[in-house]
This record gives sequence, C-alpha cells and structure tokens, in this order.
Amino acid sequence: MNEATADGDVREHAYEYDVVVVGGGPVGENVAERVRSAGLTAVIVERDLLGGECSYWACEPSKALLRPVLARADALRVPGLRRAAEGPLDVDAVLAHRDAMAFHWKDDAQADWLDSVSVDLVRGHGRLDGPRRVTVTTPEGDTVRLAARHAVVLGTGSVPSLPPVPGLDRVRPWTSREATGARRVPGSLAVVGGGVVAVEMATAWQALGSKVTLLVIEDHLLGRMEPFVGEMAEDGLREAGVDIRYGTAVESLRRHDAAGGRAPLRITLSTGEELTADEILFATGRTPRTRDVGLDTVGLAPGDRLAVDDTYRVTAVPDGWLYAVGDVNGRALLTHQGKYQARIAGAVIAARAAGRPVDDAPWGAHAGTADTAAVPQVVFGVPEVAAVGLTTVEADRTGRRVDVVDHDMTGIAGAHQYGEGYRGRARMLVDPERGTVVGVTFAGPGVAELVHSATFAVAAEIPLERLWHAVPAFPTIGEVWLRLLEAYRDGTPAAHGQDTADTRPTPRFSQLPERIRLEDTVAERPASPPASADAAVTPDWWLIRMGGI
Ligand SMILES: Cc1cc2nc3c(=O)[nH]c(=O)nc-3n(C[C@H](O)[C@H](O)[C@H](O)COP(=O)(O)OP(=O)(O)OC[C@H]3O[C@@H](n4cnc5c(N)ncnc54)[C@H](O)[C@@H]3O)c2cc1C
Ligand SMILES: NC(=O)c1ccc[n+]([C@@H]2O[C@H](COP(=O)([O-])OP(=O)(O)OC[C@H]3O[C@@H](n4cnc5c(N)ncnc54)[C@H](O)[C@@H]3O)[C@@H](O)[C@H]2O)c1
Repeated sequence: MNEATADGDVREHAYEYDVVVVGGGPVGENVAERVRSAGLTAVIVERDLLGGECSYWACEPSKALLRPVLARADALRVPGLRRAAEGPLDVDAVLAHRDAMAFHWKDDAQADWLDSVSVDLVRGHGRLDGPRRVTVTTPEGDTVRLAARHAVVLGTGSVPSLPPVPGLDRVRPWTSREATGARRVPGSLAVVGGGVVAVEMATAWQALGSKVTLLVIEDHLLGRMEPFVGEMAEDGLREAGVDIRYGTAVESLRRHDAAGGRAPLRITLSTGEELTADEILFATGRTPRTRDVGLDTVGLAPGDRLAVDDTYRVTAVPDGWLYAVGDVNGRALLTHQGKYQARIAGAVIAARAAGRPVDDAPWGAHAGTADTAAVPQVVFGVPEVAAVGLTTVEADRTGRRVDVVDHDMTGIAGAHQYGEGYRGRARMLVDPERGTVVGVTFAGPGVAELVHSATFAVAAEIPLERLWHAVPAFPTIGEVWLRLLEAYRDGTPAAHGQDTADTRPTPRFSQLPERIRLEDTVAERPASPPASADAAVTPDWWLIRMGGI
C-alpha cells in the first residue's frame, strides 16, 4: 500500500489490494471474508451502512414486523391459547423489536466483525475507474484510489423500481425502506404490487392497525410461484381484512399538504375510481444498482444488469477481472442466494489468484449451479410459503417435462397438532427420466422450516427410491414428504410438458413396494368416526389409529 500527497484541501490516497469489493451488503461482506480467509488482501467500499439493505431496510426489519403477526395467527388456532392471543398487537413493542433487529440503524457491530476478519473498509461512494481500478469519494470529499491485483467485485445491490406515475415524485411515496422502517402506523395504506414485498408488507401493516388496500395490476398474487400459492395468499389477506383489487393500476397521485405535512393522498385508479390513503407503498420490483458505479469506464452501459457466468465473472468485460454478486447480477434477489454466490466467487477468485484449477462444471466447487436449479424462498405471510426449484409456471414457460404431484396437507397428523382447522397444500415436481425431485412448494402455517428439506432433495438430486427411506418424524408437518411420495407412487401424476401417456418414461420410482391397500390390512375399524369434524374427513386419521404411520 502507498499513500499519495495531499492536493490543496482535497486529499488523495492510493492503495493496492488483491481484491476490491464495492458494496458492503451481506453479499459483499461475504465475498471479502472468503478471499481474505484464502490468504488474499481485501478491502470493502461502502457508501452507507455495512450490512446493506437486508440488515436495515429489508429482511431483518420486515421479518421482525411479521414474526408477531405469524405467531399470533398460529396461536389463534391452538386450543387453550386462543383467548390469550386475541386482541390487538402491542404496536410499540413490535416496533421496538423491529428497531433492535435493524441494529438501530447502526453498523458498529458489522465494522467490528470486518475488522476481526482483517478486511479493510473505506467509507464512501465507489466507482470503477478503468480496468482493475476503483475511485472512492469519501463523505469528507476526499478521493481514495484503489487498485486490484486480482479482482474487483461489484456487490452494489438493487434499488426499488418506481413506475412513471404522474405526481409520484411530489407525494413522497413509501418504498421498501419506509415500509420496513416506519415509526408510526398509518391509518390507511395503499400497497401497489402483487409480489413478495407487497404480500408481506400488506400482512404486517394490516395486522399493526392500518386499513390496507392492495392494488394489483395483474389478476393474481405471487405470480412467479405455483398458482395455488397466490390463491392461498389472497384468502389469508382477505381474511385479515385487506381490500384486494386486481387489474388495477395507479393513474395519478396527489397530496394536498402545502405546509409540508403528510395530508391524505388522492389516488386515481385505472378503473376510474379514486382512493384516499394516508400512505402509498410501491412494491413494484427492483433494479440492479449500476447507474453510478463507473460502468462506462470499462465499456459497459450505466444502469444495465451485469450478466455473469457461473463463476460470477462479468461476461462482457475482457480479462476476467470484474465479478458481480448478489442483487446486482439479477440472478436471484435473495440474501441467502447472494451469500452462496459470494462463497463461490470467493473460492474461484482465490483459486485463479493461486493458479489452481477451477472446477466450474455444473455443481462443481466453483460454479453457482444452484442459482438455476435450486433457489429456496420463504414468503412470510399468513399462510407461510416455502418453495425451491422448478414450478409448473416455469416448466410451462420453458417446455420442460415434469410429473406433478399435489397433496392437501389438511390430513397430516402434525398439521392437526399444529393448529385447529389447518389448511395447507404441497406440490412436488419430479423429473420422470431421472427419478429426482426438481421442485417443491409448500403453503400453510409452519412450513417455512420445511424449505431446507426440500432444498436438500432438489440440490442433492436424491433418487426417489432413496428418499423413500428418509423417514419423517411423527407427528410433524414433515410427513407431507411421505404423502407426496405415496401419491406419486400410487397415482397418475399430471404430466407437464410435451409428452403423452404413451411417450412418458416409466418413473423409476414405480419399482418401489406396491401400495398396501388399507381395506386389505385393517382388521377392525373403530366403531365410530372421530369427534372432530376436521379429523372425520382425513384419511390419515385412520392410518394413525391403525399404527400405519
Ligand atoms: C422488503 C424486503 C424484504 C426482503 N426480505 C428478504 C428475506 O426475507 N430473505 C431474503 O433472502 N431476501 C430478502 N430480501 C432481498 C434482500 O434484501 C437482498 O437480496 C439482499 O439485500 C441483497 O444483498 P446485496 O449485498 O446484493 O445488496 P444490498 O443489500 O443492497 O447491499 C448493497 C450495498 O452496496 C452499497 N453500495 C451500493 N452502491 C455503492 C457504491 N457505488 N459505493 C459503495 N457502496 C455502494 C449499498 O450502500 C449497500 O450497503 C428482501 C428485500 C426487500 C426489499
Ligand atoms: N421473503 C423473501 O424472501 C423476500 C421478501 C421481500 C422481497 N424479497 C425479494 O425482493 C425482490 C423484490 O420484491 P418485489 O415484491 O418488489 O418484486 P416482485 O418482482 O416480486 O414483484 C413486483 C410486483 O410489482 C408489480 N408491478 C411491476 N410493475 C408495476 C407497475 N408499473 N404497476 C403496478 N404493479 C407493477 C408486478 O406485477 C409484481 O406483482 C423479490 O424478487 C424477492 O426475491 C424477498
């Protein structure tokens, strides 16, 4: 490292590292830690708070707002607990918990951690300045010039996309930042969008006391997931009191607050109606943050998404020194997936720096294969949704052939234990030729923690014959796995894709032991059906009584 001389009031410094990371969000932090632990020197450039969007304005505060909402929804289904759970949430306590989970918007702990792993930090706005160089403008106006011996990694994240609605710039709408950080509950809130942010934030603010109206331009919610997920999310939101309006766009916005206050908004809708709300949240997707990061200095267009190969090298830049990880590459806008990319990119940068071979074959140590085959996601709504891998929506879009198995989770013993009147649904997609699971979706209370079991199955490509031996504990909701496997073995799965019954290969799973029919084995059935109306219609109940599970 060397330091250059001061020039007037503006000081300039110049340093050289093996790796320069621009953006200290969860993904940038992880890639820096990985290359450092492999023996390379590393620096992070961060313009705001170390820890990024996820820690302060996204995952952490949003889940802190939702946790009491989901816990109360569960408690209301538990006999003996219902009366204690009735009544409004303690809003002050929820917001205080949210503040704590967002580290009170201070990053001292993150800075200490970075120091503990021997990664340097330069605070300021970083921009590429030609190949392997980054220039940082610090908050004091100084310039720091950084040179990278091996790699520059962009982990600059994403920003909310706002539609071009007349009046929008004058009404100071909420984006995800205000939706996760607000300090008071608006009396009424219009939420624009039908994706994950819209569903989660409508769930949270309605439960906290707002009257929420959801304005959805399409005719469904959560369109990237299985269609039944959107239907169940709709049911949950309507039961909570959310007013959902499909096929509705915002035409214009006005707020009459000459005194600078926040008078109610007048929202003109595409249906011709006018809606009044105290606040409006635009949850209309995100754009990679590449507008002001010096892309033009390396021949790329500012604002573009950074397309990368499976080792996270930016494909349009020669010599392979520029990498992009996390939201900025647009592959999967999720913290855990970005951190996976960081682990892979860190390993590959270290391997290339040391001249070691790179294993970038699918599922190799240096290839981000899971980005396309096994991305898990949980939507923390009422009900919860947990999904990984392929959906029928994606299979239809790409013409991929899959077998589809559905199971109504209502009858699972663990679901009965979980709460009265449990409603849940599961779908499994199977590659009929390989006999492996390629996608799973669960929707229902308490399914969030099931997602990793599904991720194991999909990422590890476990043959169904072996999955048959993975015994789910009784009585857990995880027994849905057994039900899905049995349904696939016994039923005629809906074939998705171009094949017909004649051309579809025989599933390898059909070689499993035949189904043993209940009526052949049960000597005596109980004389009377179970007392609960719910249990009476569930086939599992009979199996439980007969020791069949
Ligand atoms: C409301 C909401 C809830 C979410 N909930 C979840 C969830 O539950 N689970 C989940 O997995 N994902 C969730 N996400 C997505 C998750 O927040 C992102 O995928 C994640 O933050 C991406 O991490 P990143 O490091 O790529 O980018 P970011 O977290 O955006 O971090 C980028 C960092 O780079 C810095 N930066 C940008 N440009 C520069 C520059 N030029 N110079 C210096 N620094 C710069 C920024 O200040 C920032 O700190 C949610 C998103 C939203 C909006
Ligand atoms: N629990 C989680 O894991 C979690 C939670 C929140 C966000 N996220 C991540 O953050 C990302 C962003 O979430 P998001 O909900 O903002 O985006 P999204 O892409 O999931 O949904 C955007 C929604 O906005 C609608 N839309 C787009 N343009 C519009 C317009 N002009 N007018 C009206 N509606 C419009 C779309 O139809 C869609 O319903 C997601 O990709 C997700 O991965 C994850």
